[in-house]
Amino acid sequence: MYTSAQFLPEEAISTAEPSGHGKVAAWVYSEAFVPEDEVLLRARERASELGCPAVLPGVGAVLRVLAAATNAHAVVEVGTGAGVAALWLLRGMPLDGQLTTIDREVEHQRAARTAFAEDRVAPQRTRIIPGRPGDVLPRLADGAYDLVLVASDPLGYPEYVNEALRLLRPGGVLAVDGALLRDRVADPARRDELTTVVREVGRTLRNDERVLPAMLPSGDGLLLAVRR
Ligand SMILES: C[S@@+](CC[C@H](N)C(=O)[O-])C[C@H]1O[C@@H](n2cnc3c(N)ncnc32)[C@H](O)[C@@H]1O
Repeated sequence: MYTSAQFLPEEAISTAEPSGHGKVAAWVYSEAFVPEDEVLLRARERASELGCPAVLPGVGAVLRVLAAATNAHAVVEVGTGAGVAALWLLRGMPLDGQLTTIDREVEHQRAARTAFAEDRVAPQRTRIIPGRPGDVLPRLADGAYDLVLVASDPLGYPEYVNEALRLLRPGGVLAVDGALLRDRVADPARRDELTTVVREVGRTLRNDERVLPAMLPSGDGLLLAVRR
């Protein structure tokens, strides 16, 4: 029997013990607020075996809310991984919606297919595209998508976010996972390339008049932006 808490970062859980900081305890509580079922937990375990980090449960729950709130019939995910985020998205999407998910690792996508089969996801609800997002995204249609999740290699985020803004319909939502990069983005002393690139993505979206942005502290940071 697994629990979501097993997959939360150990340092967060240890500092959240009764005498720990309230904010950390509240974060851990939030992550476990919507528990994951056995299908999600098995997908998460496969992700862990493949060394491919999945969105944390709090982010998964937000993604499901966003998919349902936007009545998302057409969703793009950059970074399939083992299918954890995809399962959350699919559970919020209408049954006649389709998730297009892109990853260069065929082995990860095989694990995602296993997860989708375990969750009895009809084959037509997913379009699983192997390849580099930089090659695949330009082939997708302008303004045709309700929701885009970016959860892949952070150095590619500027390019993927740029493409996502082209793909989204007005009112569509962009979600960028890992936007706080294990707290590095919030630390002005961190100026390494990876941190700078991810911090810059947030700054760019904050200053982009085409979107309304928000940063959620869920998981490793979930940057949201609604396309005007
Ligand atoms: C964080 S995992 C995705 C997790 C998934 N969204 C989830 O939450 O279940 C990142 C994925 O991006 C893929 N990836 C990393 N670099 C990539 C690249 N340059 N092009 C395409 N995919 C890449 C990896 O293969 C991995 O499966």
